[in-house]
Amino acid sequence: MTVCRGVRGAITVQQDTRDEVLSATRQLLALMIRRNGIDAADVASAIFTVTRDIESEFPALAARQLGWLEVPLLCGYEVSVEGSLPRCIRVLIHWNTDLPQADINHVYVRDAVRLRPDLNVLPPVDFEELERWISEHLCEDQSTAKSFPASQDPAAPGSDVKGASGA
Ligand SMILES: O=C(O)C(=O)C[C@]1(C(=O)O)C=C[C@@H](O)C=C1
Repeated sequence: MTVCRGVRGAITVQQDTRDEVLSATRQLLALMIRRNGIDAADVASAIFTVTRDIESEFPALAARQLGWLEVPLLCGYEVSVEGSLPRCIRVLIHWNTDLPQADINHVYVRDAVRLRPDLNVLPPVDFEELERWISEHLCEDQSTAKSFPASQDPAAPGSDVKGASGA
């Protein structure tokens, strides 16, 4: 019977840069997709959180870059508990599947492995091969280029928005 299951993932970045946030989120999603055999058509929605020290980009953009153009996506802030792991991107994917909850593979990588050591059963990853898979699955659609319209892009020529966060 097909039901909606949650698939969790988390990854950290060394610095809050747009490239790092997008690249780390693409890696995290690619690992989750491949470990579980997730097809975008079966994804009901995905929720991302970032710790408050991440503000350079919406991780949802990385999902669109991988072709999740019709999946409803949402980003928000993680609860700022004192002493918790910094620069962390978390995701919860709602996936329609026949698999029982016990067979879902959650993915915690880099420093995020310490968040749920009980769920950390990821086999060794060949990151060069993973990056090749990601490049083969990159979507060239316009909606993946920017996380906000050009008219609100502070970097766009002629923009009257100064220092906007893009939110
Ligand atoms: O799984 C994680 O990412 C955690 O940090 C663990 C945990 C939890 O206590 O279960 C804590 C905070 C997150 O919002 C989600 C789950």
